[in-house]
Parts: sequence; structure tokens; C-alpha cells
Amino acid sequence: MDEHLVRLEASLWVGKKRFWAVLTGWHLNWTELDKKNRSKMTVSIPVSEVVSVEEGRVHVSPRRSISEDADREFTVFYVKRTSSRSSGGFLWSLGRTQFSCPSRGLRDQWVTQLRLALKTHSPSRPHRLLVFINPFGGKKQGRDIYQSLVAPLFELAGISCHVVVTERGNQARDHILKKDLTGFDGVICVGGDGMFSELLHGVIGRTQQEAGLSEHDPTLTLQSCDLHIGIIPAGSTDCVCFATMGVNDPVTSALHIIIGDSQPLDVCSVHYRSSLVRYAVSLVGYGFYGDVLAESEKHRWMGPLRYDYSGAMVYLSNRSYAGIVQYLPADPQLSNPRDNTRCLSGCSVCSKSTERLFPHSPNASSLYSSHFSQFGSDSEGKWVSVEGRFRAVSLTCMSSSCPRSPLGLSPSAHLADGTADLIIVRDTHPLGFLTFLHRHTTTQDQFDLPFVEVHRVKAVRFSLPPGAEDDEDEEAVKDGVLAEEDEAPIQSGSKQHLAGVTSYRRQKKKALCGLCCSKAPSVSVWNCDGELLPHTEILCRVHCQLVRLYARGIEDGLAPTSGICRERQGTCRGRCVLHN
Ligand SMILES: CCCCCCCCCCCCC/C=C/[C@@H](O)[C@H](CO)NC(=O)CCCCCCCCCCCCCCC
Ligand SMILES: Nc1ncnc2c1ncn2[C@@H]1O[C@H](COP(=O)(O)OP(=O)(O)OP(=O)(O)O)[C@@H](O)[C@H]1O
Ligand SMILES: [Ca+2]
Repeated sequence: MDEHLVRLEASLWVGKKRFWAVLTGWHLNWTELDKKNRSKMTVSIPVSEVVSVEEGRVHVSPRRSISEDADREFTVFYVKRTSSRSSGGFLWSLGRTQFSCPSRGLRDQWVTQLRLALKTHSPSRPHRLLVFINPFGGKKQGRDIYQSLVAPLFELAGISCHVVVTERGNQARDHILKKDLTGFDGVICVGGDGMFSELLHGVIGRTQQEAGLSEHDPTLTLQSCDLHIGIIPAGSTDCVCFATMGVNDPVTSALHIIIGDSQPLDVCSVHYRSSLVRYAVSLVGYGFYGDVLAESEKHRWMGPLRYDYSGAMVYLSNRSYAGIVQYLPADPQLSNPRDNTRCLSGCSVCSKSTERLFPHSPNASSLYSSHFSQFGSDSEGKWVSVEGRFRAVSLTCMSSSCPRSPLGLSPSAHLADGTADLIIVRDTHPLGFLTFLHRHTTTQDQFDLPFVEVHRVKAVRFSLPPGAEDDEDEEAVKDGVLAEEDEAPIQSGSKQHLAGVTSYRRQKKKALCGLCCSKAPSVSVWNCDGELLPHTEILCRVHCQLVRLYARGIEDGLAPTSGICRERQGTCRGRCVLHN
């Protein structure tokens, strides 16, 4: 234990019950004592999960002291867990316990030592945050969610926030790219995956600008970003939030932000010719998911339901597309997408990647550079090619679990291992494809079907069969449609702009609608984390742990919440009750 932190032990009261309270530095425990001083139940709170320590009896909202004996009392606010049935993760809520001490002196000692322990053991907590609220995301409740559920918690934790309620798409991204961010520890979005994507582009772009790196070269190792991103879910899918927390709950997210959790995340960069088009974390999808997104954009007014409606419409249109998918496989010895594991908090596969990325020894450093030197070097002949007609081609850097699909697109994918899972669904009969889709909603293996293959990869290329190449873009550039894209790919990309490009391309192919016209389109469109891409022949490369979220991955809901080491694979470094 640190020398300036002392171990505190005392008999304190909580309501009418007497407890033996112990502060060790890493943990605050209190054990109920019966009349004969025998121990009953113990509650144990890691200091890193204490939200705030206040003098007196305090209520959080409205914030007020309600105590008559305020000078002998203190209140501890902390993280409380409840199992979530939908994901096996945990819903977090604010726990509150009011302690009474025999004297004011003892109370002051407890408050001082608890606050000191907090400072010492939670050095990465944010003090100042930049918050972007999309008032129109999801069910349009972003502003209310922030004001009623999140702001009071940030205030309690002493976090000061600069809040921007957005007035247009891409405002948050542009703000992060251009404005002075001095003093901010992190950026927060209140919205859905689209808002997260804005922050992702802002934070990555800003970091590369400052490092003097070009984002366009897919072989370049980008600078990982220090500014953390927090997600308060208020969107339609909230996939990134769900896949990194196990739930989509604003209070859970706010508490992860407050305690300064840090979860690295792989990011896929998508390139067209020599330009970066976009970044993605949850889905780069061609065929079904691209068509669903294109269709859903016409029905935004339906809110979150637009995806189910469009999904059904696109399913009924029964389309498949010809193409060539090439991929660079990841090291099969590290993990594979069908190993039936789940990436959980403290995941050992991801920890090994962290070791490779931030090596402690010169040997590990050369291992890392050789890991990436493989990328882009065609001479090594490691690219594998798959040609055919596909219902869907999907690439995901993580499981992409969401309320619609609690285990996600690829249940064994890892958040931070430097790889993505490539899921290729070949053309099949409608019932087969429905079975594939339906298995996303159950625990049945969606990859155990003869027309589905899945590969763990570091990079993917997609091209159209000879004769059907992606050549409209050149003509579009001549017409000025894409000139802006090429000059500043991530500066453009508004939904209207991209939808315009897509419809331009589709008209050129004379492959009209497909839902209401008899002729099915021969080319689909890419869905890149919920945005339509203006190009078909793209190259994707996975960047290991490029950004960090205020999250910790999915906690194992099956493990007991106290009394055992909850941090898996021995990564607790002595913080848990067992190892303390
Ligand atoms: C029979 C039930 C089948 C249910 C199948 C559920 C599969 C769900 C898989 C979800 C994967 C989400 C990946 C994340 C993507 C996000 O970056 C992105 C931005 O938010 N969201 C979407 O693009 C939004 C994509 C939303 C896709 C929804 C697809 C819904 C399909 C419904 C099919 C119904 C067939 C009915 C037949 C009569
Ligand atoms: N004030 C605004 N007016 C219009 N569009 C906005 C505004 N603020 C943000 N946007 C854009 O709205 C899009 C959708 O927002 P968001 O992701 O919050 O909700 P969603 O689409 O309902 O959820 P999901 O992305 O999870 O499906 C984003 O791409 C974002 O760029
Ligand atoms: Ca990954």
C-alpha cells in the first residue's frame, strides 16, 4: 500500500445496523456485525469503482444534504452491478451507502483517506469532457437522456463538461478536427453509431494531423489516439456501445466514463485507390447489409424500426451479387473466429496484442514491426481469393453484438487483437439465407452452414468481376461528383451526398431499384458503420487498437460479482479482493 495511504478500520453505522468497515487502499469493505460482534455479510467495493465521497447524507438528484447529524456522517457513491439477461453482461447503477461515525474527527479521517485512495488508484479518471448531443438520433431522446441521467452523475463525480447540441451532421467531427481541445480528457457522444463514427473520424484525423501522418496510405502504421471516446447510447442500433459494454444503457456508460475505464479498439480503414474513404469498427458490409442501409435511409422517419422494415423488404427482393473477395489471413495460431470463445473484459488474446503493440522488450518490438510489414507486400503471396456470387460480404473488427443480435455478427471476434472477421455468405436459396439471418438472434452457430465461410483477417480487397469494374467513379469525378471526395475524403460524406453518388451510379448501370422494378441491380453498395460508401472496389486494412473507449469490454455475467477475482487471466495486478 502507498505510504501516504493508511489502512482504516472502524465500527460504523449504516442506518440502524453496525458494520466493521475497512479501507485497505484498493478496497473499501464493510461487514455487518450482530449483537455478539459476529460477522455477517460483507460488501466489498474496489476503490477504483467509487464514484464520489461526500460529507453528510447526500442525495444525488436533486443534490442535497438531508442529514441532521451531517458532521458525523458521510456518503459513498459507487458502481453497483445487476446482471443483464440480454447479453450476459452487467447493467451498472449508482450505489449509495450512508455511514455514521462516532465522532466528527473520525468522519473527516474517512472522507480524507477515501478521497486520497480515489486519487491514487484512479489516475486516469477524466476531469474535463467535451460532450456532443445529437438531438435527432434514435428516438430523439438524446438531450433528455443526457440531462436527466448523465449530467447529474458527471456533476457528482466532479467532471466539468462543455456540451454541444449538434445542429447538423458532421458538426462533432469538424469540431474535433479543427477546434482547440486543450484541457479535454475525452470526447463523448450522446447518440447512435453514426455519432460515434463522427467522433472516431475526428479523433483519428486530429491525431494523425498532429503526428504529421497521411491517413491515405493503407500500409502506414497510424498513430494511436490518446483522447478517449465515450458513448452514451441514444441511437437506433448502438452496436459499438453494446459490443464494448454488453448493454446499451446510458447510466452504465456514464459510470464507465466517470471511473476512467479504458478499452482499446481495432479500427478498419477503408480505401479507394490511393485515398482513405472512411474508418469503421462494426461493419463494412456489401450485399444484404448495404442494401438494407440504402433502403432504410428512405424511411428514416420510422426511427429504429426502419432497419426491420428495410431488412424484410431487402430479404424479399432475394438479391445476390458477383464479386471477388481477397483477404490477408491473420495468424491462425493466435485465435480463430470459430473457436467458441468470447472476448471478455481482460481478454488474453487482446492483451497479447497490446504486448506486441507496446512492447517492453526489443524482441517484442521487432515482432510487432514484422506483424505489419506483412501488410501490403503482395510479394509474400499471402492473399487468398474467393470469387462467386454473394448474398453478403461483411467485415467486422469486433463481435458487433447489438440488441437485435445479442452475440453479434461474429460472436468470437475480438475488440483489440488487430484483426477483423470476414464473413462471406454465398448465394443460396431464400430459406437458407433466412436460417443464416435468424441464427443471429439465437445461440445457434450462423457459420455452420454450407454456404457461409468466415476468416480472421488483417486486410480485405473487393473487386467486381472483369467487365463490371468500378469505373463510374472516374466519370463521376469528371462530372465533379467525387472530386470533393478525393480531395478530402473524410471532410465530405454527408448522407445526402453519398446517397446522391449511389443513385448516380445505379442509374448509370441501368440497374434500378430492385424492390419495385423487375430488373435486379448488378452492383450493391457498401455499408460502412451505417454510412453508404460511394465506391465498390475498396481495400480495407485493420489498425490494431487505434482508439480507446471509456469501457472495459463485456464483463462475464456468469462470474460472481464479489468475493472472487473478477479480472480475468490474472490482469487484476493485485486490485481484486482475492489478490489483495
Ligand atoms: C428473421 C430475423 C432476422 C434478424 C437478423 C438480425 C441480424 C442483425 C445483425 C445486426 C448487425 C449489426 C451490425 C452493425 C451495424 C452498424 O454499424 C450500423 C450502424 O448503426 N447499423 C446498420 O447498418 C443497421 C443494420 C441493421 C440490419 C438489420 C437487419 C434486419 C433483418 C431483418 C430480416 C427480416 C427477414 C424477414 C423475412 C420475412
Ligand atoms: N443535429 C443534427 N441534425 C442532423 N443530423 C445529425 C445531427 N447531429 C448528428 N447528425 C447525424 O445523424 C446521424 C445519425 O445519428 P445517430 O447515430 O446519433 O442516430 P441513429 O442513426 O438513430 O443511430 P444508429 O447510428 O445507432 O443507427 C449521424 O450520422 C450524425 O452524423
Ligand atoms: Ca478485432
